[in-house]
Amino acid sequence: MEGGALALPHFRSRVGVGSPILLSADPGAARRSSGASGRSRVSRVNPGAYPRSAGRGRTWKRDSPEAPPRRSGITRVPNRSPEMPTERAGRTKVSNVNLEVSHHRAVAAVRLLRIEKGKAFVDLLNEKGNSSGENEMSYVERTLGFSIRCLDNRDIRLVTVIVAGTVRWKRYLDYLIMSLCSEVKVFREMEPLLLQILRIGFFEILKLNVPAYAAVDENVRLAKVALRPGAGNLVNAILRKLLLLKEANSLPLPKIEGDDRAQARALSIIYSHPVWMVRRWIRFLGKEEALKLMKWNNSDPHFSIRVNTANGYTRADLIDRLESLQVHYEKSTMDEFVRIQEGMQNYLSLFHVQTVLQAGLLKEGMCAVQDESAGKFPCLSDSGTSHLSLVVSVVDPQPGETIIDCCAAPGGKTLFMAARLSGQGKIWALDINKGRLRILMEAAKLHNLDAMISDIHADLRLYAKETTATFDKVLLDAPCSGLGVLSKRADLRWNRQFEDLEELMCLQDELLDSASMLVKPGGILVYSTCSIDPEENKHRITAFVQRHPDFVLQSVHGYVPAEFVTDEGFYSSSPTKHSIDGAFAARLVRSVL
Ligand SMILES: C[S@@+](CC[C@H](N)C(=O)[O-])C[C@H]1O[C@@H](n2cnc3c(N)ncnc32)[C@H](O)[C@@H]1O
Repeated sequence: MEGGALALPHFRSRVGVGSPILLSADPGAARRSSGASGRSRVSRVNPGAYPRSAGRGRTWKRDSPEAPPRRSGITRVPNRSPEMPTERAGRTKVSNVNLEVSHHRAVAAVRLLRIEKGKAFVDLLNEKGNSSGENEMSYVERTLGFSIRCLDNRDIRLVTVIVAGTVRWKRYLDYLIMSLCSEVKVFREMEPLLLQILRIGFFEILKLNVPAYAAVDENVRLAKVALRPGAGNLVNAILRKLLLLKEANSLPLPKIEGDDRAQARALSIIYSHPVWMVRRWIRFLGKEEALKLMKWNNSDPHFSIRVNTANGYTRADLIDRLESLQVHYEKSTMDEFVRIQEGMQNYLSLFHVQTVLQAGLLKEGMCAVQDESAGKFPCLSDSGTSHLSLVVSVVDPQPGETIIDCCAAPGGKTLFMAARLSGQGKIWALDINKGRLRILMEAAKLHNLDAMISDIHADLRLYAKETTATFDKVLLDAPCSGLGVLSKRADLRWNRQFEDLEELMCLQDELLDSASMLVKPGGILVYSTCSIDPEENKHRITAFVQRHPDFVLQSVHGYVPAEFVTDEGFYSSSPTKHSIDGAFAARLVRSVL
């Protein structure tokens, strides 16, 4: 439908588009409430009580005559186990302390501890002063038994860089730590907090090239203050061993030899991925591509920012703001996007998308964080037609159309599609997760697109059975393994099990069947994922077309540049080939009969 007036959805039975099937429980609520309750009263740090420079620059041996005097001003809550910081510890009053530890490392160590227990995300502390950040700080203080000064923006970015990198490289770091312990038992029985401190030290030395004295001294000090002097001595001994091995270029790494399984196991350590992923990728992609993919997953992610043209901003406006914030950026080939590389270029220079968040550019509605694989790709085709594009372009929203986004939250694609409608047409954003839908609608308001979007809180499978509505276009951006976005989601590789794939594929089939019921005769169904796994992608479509002979696959040729079109006519972006997130989309047409 090109440029026509708003076409109302066609109704099939009693329940209409605007009638959400309300769910009794918010599926996000349990996870959100699993954080620390933050009830303890934590006193402020007394920054003057111990000079921050004292003892800097070297690590002393216990009882050495040169060692600085023990810091009598440091008060620790006795007998606190870092594993019991919630309810009981929550009521403990933490003493007034003065401390000499590096605050961002202390916070990073506790965040890592929580991530390991499944109670935190890598990027939890994403904005200074927000409530999740405040909860986190009170958790840190209760866990460590001392206060932490308010982290500044740079500290917050350092926490994220250290946490994301340490999580990503966990298997590799643990292999080295274990190899450098006097016995395997020492590693196996290591206290969780001590292990996190060692991981941070190893990551800083091996991957961030933090000066040796800082990495050793600061982590030793943290172990001594947060645990006990003996823990600091162990950290000192192991980190110094590591420095010697690094200098001699003789880190103990496994040899890639033996049968497929043994080789995959060695690669899984060297590239820090689960063995099942390594084996699967070698099978589907071949060894060379699999290695490239793992290197990509371990690299600092690029974040793309899309300027919000619906609010009247141009890319030049966005670039002006980024320059004033001294954020390094790269112009994307897609004219609404700029790219920011996350991470540390060197020890002193941090690039981070959080600078953009903290400056409020998203809140102002100036831009959105969105990967180009989800976006639109304006360039000229051979025939001179403009606007070939990616996932949203596979949908190809046209003014006046009715579109339902079946798994819409948090709304990246919904907003982008709405912006494409030029004020004519309507998008229904459906999702099972109420909290994420709320975020979507807030973003729609911010982007001045709320008049074009209505939300539906429902399980798609129930909604499709009960509604009468059908739409010109139906987008199913299905829940998936996320195997195409591992560089951005540092912890995802460890949270996904092989068995999850089986479960996800069943859900994807069910959701596809439901979404297909919402397509008007002659309408379009687009199925997309941010996975690179063929079983979640083309295999799902092949099975779907067999179950639904009234749907025919239409090539995405003409909607996206040729380099993204597979032989079968699917859209497929690959991190290693195209340097953007891995994503997939198929376009299906429903017959008119
Ligand atoms: C890949 S995310 C969607 C991302 C979104 N399209 C975007 O661009 O921001 C998948 C979404 O599917 C939703 N979901 C999962 N199962 C669902 C179901 N049975 N019905 C509706 N939504 C569901 C999840 O809550 C999640 O928000």
